[in-house]
Amino acid sequence: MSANESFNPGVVIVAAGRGERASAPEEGPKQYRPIGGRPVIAHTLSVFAEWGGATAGVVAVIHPDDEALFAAAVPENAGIRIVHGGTTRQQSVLNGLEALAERNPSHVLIHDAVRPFFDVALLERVCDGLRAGSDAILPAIAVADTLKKADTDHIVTETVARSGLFAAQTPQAFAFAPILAAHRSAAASGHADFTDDAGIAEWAGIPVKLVDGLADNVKLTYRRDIAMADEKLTRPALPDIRTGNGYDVHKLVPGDGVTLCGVFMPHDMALSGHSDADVAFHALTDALLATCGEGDIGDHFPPSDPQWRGAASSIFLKHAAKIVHDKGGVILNADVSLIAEAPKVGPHRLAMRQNIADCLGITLDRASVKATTNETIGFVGRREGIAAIATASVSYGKMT
Ligand SMILES: Nc1ccn([C@@H]2O[C@H](COP(=O)(O)OP(=O)(O)OP(=O)(O)O)[C@@H](O)[C@H]2O)c(=O)n1
Ligand SMILES: C[C@](O)(CO)[C@H](O)COP(=O)(O)O
Repeated sequence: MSANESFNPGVVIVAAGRGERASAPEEGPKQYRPIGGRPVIAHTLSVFAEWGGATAGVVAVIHPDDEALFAAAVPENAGIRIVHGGTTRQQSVLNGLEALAERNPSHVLIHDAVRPFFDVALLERVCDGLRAGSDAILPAIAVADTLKKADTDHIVTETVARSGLFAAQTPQAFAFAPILAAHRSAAASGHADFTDDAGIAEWAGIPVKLVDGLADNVKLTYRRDIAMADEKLTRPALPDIRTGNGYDVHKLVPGDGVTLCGVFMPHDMALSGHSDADVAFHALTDALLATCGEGDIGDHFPPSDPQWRGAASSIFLKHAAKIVHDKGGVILNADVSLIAEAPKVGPHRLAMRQNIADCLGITLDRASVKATTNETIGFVGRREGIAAIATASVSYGKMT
């Protein structure tokens, strides 16, 4: 495409098939069967409507028997041109291209009505390929299964190397004049068995460039595909609630007090280590980071960095909360267990909970602090250190 040529794409949606492989003829052609409460084709057209990039218009190619079905499926028909299809997909596409030609498009996107699970990003991706100068763009997915060839008795004759093999999807996108010419030549020369338009482009010598397809962009071919599509759209989305935990220990050394959950408590010892050595806030920082796979406190605030020496650990906790919020998380609650022989936590517990609530932006009833001794056993019991265990729960909306 030259710099001064304007990009004026049209869309052809082929919907004239009979869906023989989807069986259940009494349920009607698959493109009009409901998934998630709406006909398949209504989903497909709504993605193009959301995109709004078909400046040369949209042509829907339908079967002559389906006019009432189409009108019922797309009652708000926003300027979609309807033409009748042929007995093969190839013929239906050609009919659509001939109809679109009147709108003088620079390019065309050709899409199966029965692929409702694509998105605007895919449409933009194929258009970017056209704008970059390709005359034919094919969205495709690298084949992931091991491929076998078998004879008519279903005896495997060969394992086919899958490297370099891709499954073709739609929308396939083309410079308009070359694909129309290729389609016309294929029809005129009796080549009527192309199953996609990229195949016709290849046959006509037009280089076809691949772009990434979408794993979800499946063609609804069989009855089970339609059932699965319906299930996917109707099942309630699960809430995405995640729990993280954290654990920290710091050593007790001679001193005049310890800071736990941001509260300084006079004591005959002090905690040593990273920052102000507030084990509780360190453990809780790790718990929050764990809910979104963001590593641990040391990844964000390396102990070797001198700027953190003696720093208030509320800095780390607030930073973890910001990471969670930036990722769309809503902190549901935070819970800290302190394991220490002394000092007594009880008198400071409310202030500690309030500090947690303030750092995380949650209400006091969602911030909990508990304490226990270690019954004089182990390193905590020998007053060599203080440990903390923390748990945080965060809602990240709905599972996708
Ligand atoms: N004569 C045809 C055949 C197919 N298509 C359209 O091409 C797309 C992909 O085809 P396919 O899944 O094969 O649909 P059907 O031909 O309807 O299915 P089957 O082959 O099982 O009969 C569908 O949106 C279908 O409606 C078309 O417009 N005209
Ligand atoms: C165009 C297509 O959807 C690309 O995968 C496919 O080739 C249509 O083939 P069908 O078997 O005729 O449905």
